[in-house]
Amino acid sequence: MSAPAPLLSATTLARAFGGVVAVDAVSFSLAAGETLAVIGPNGAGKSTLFALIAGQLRPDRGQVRLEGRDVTRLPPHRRARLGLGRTFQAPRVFGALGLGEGVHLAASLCLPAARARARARMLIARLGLEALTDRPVPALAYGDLRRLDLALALATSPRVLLLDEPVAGMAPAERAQLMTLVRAIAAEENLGVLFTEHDMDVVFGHAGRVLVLDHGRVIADGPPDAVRRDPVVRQRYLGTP
Ligand SMILES: Nc1ncnc2c1ncn2[C@@H]1O[C@H](COP(=O)(O)OP(=O)(O)OP(=O)(O)O)[C@@H](O)[C@H]1O
Repeated sequence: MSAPAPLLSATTLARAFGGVVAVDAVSFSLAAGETLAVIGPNGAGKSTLFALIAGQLRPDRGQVRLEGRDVTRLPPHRRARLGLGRTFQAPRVFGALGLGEGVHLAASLCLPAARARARARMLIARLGLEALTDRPVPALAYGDLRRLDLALALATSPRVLLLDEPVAGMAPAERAQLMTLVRAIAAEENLGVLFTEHDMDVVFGHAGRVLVLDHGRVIADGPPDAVRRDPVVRQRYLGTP
């Protein structure tokens, strides 16, 4: 029997903007239960890679597969239905809606009514947002908005979770707490998690694997300790201590 397809795979993905090659022949795969951080200097291509995977951008070349299925030409909502969860930028999407209604609405996009309600209730409790269920989204404090972002990304019961700087702007203790929760939920639900982050404490403290981009190319992909010691990564990105 052949091995199961990875949850998510990118094969020689490339995308240029005019003369700038933002993502250049990037290949990687993500298995169930893995937490992979994508890091690199400003302009390395992280946001472009995420947009290619989520479907906001089409690649010039290469393929994106979800559980073996080619989704390269599918729009974002079709990828979401096939199991790709991502952050929504909650405040802009939900207007004056209450937090609870927002999570329920997101769950209803992909799940039948009874499951959507149960899923929303479970996530609100799991993320410590119960006291804020009726609070309008624009009235939420920053840290609660980041928790809501995560609840929304998880609402559709995804297989792959795509998190673009999930803890940006939070205090260090809050960052560690939220990332610990992400890992716990991912382990419980056997998800694959792909995240970008500029805070190296978060990256090396919480990723099971780290992929480093530089000028659109993968310069390292491996366990955090090996990546941290990699001389090319040190020279181009992390610097020497
Ligand atoms: N829509 C666009 N039009 C033109 N150039 C773009 C566009 N999006 C990205 N680029 C260019 O592509 C390269 C990669 O940008 P990208 O935003 O993907 O990098 P990044 O690693 O996410 O950077 P940061 O860490 O600063 O967010 C950069 O040179 C950027 O200027």
